Amino acid sequence: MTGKLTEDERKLELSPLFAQGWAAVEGRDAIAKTYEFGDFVSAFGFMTRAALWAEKMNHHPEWTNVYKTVEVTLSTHDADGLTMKDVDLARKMDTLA
Ligand SMILES: C[C@H](O)[C@H](O)[C@H]1CNC2=NC(N)=NC(=O)C2=N1
Repeated sequence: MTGKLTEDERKLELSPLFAQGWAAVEGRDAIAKTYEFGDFVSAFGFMTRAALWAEKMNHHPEWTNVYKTVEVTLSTHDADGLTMKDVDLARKMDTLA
């Protein structure tokens, strides 16, 4: 299993994600982003594509959907914090959105 991100990795890997709308979650080693789509079908289409990638990557988001909004939180439960798996999934989700 991949380990938690080091301080160097956090600077290198998380900064670009923070510039893309991801943010650190308060009180927890996790990152979160809110995606807004044009309508429900677009939002759910994104979730469908992301779900198939998540399964392929064996790394799964915590997320909620309300109409055209999708709120995503990423953290590695097995490591109790952020790992490269979260970085990889965040990047992938941004390409799919
Ligand atoms: C058994 C299975 O490989 C693990 O439970 C995987 C599945 N998906 C996962 N997803 C996330 N976000 N964190 C994990 O630790 C995790 N572990």
